[in-house]
Amino acid sequence: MKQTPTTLSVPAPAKLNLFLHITNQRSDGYHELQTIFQFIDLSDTLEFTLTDTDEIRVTQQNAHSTSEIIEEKDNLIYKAATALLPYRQAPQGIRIKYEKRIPSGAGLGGGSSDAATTLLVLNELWQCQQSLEQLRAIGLKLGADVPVFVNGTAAFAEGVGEHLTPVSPNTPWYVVIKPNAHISTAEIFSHPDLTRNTPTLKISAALEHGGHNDCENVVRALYSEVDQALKWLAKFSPSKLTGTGACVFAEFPTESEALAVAQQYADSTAIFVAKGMNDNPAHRVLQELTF
Ligand SMILES: C[C@](O)(CO)[C@H](O)COP(=O)(O)OP(=O)(O)OC[C@H]1O[C@@H](n2ccc(N)nc2=O)[C@H](O)[C@@H]1O
Ligand SMILES: Nc1ncnc2c1ncn2[C@@H]1O[C@H](COP(=O)(O)OP(=O)(O)OP(=O)(O)O)[C@@H](O)[C@H]1O
Repeated sequence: MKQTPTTLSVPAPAKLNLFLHITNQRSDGYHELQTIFQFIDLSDTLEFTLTDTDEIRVTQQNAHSTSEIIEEKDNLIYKAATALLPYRQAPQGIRIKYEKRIPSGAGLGGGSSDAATTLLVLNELWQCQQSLEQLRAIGLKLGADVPVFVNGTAAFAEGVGEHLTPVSPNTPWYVVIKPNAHISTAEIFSHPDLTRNTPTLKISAALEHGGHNDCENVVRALYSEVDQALKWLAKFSPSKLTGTGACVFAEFPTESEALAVAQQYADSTAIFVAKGMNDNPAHRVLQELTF
């Protein structure tokens, strides 16, 4: 059995929405969805160190490499740590250094995954003794995509993303393009032209036939970069939007086929290849440790 090291380094993977249907708009304005979430092996890394002060400190290690600087108190990592304070049994503070690789505003759920990893790790380090169900509920208040990362398995999701049924879709290789656009989820969900009443699918039909992304028409019309990326990728394999964009993706059976396509894209910094995963690797890292 391994001992818990003083500093713990834990991944926070990105997700794709393999399809996304909007089935209803609730009276509070939020949209009810059906989607399949799958993780991919593009991850941020969060490094946790317990401290003798009472503070929560969050700093980015590679601030130079991302365009967006997030204020410490606006960071979902900080918000997740703060949300666990009422349950903390250990009299220690925490320093969290994070390295971002997942682009923001991209539909890849990077902020949500960072928040989920923070909840999972601090639940152990601070001996909060919250069940996965309690952590999912705490996470949902931080963002609709947090519960699936907390749960840790690919899932068919309903509601605003909180009703989760674990599924095991194929795990192909994906080519993912990040068009030069930063898309706000609120902007897309408030658009008058958004499709809001797609009939609900049964889970078996969702797994067998998948579906499309109901945000795609609006995003394509607003962002020509996304439209162009979808068209380029569709020359090789059916292309889709993830979340509310901006990223688009297509699947390939092998890594070499995916890499061969990615190499043909004019901007090598805006395209990457990633493997689909049905388990959140943060859980695996935590299971290997003794607390
Ligand atoms: C599109 C998805 O990425 C699918 O996985 C998520 O549903 C988005 O969830 P999220 O990033 O956590 O979204 P938030 O940042 O909480 O929402 C931003 C805004 O989008 C709108 N919103 C969001 C999610 C949802 N199911 N219906 C909505 O109408 C709300 O106005 C909300 O204030
Ligand atoms: N740790 C974080 N990482 C990324 N973004 C964060 C973080 N903390 C706060 N944010 C804020 O959240 C916003 C959305 O980030 P995120 O990466 O989750 O969006 P997204 O990729 O569009 O995900 P989604 O699919 O959930 O909409 C960012 O623009 C940023 O201002």
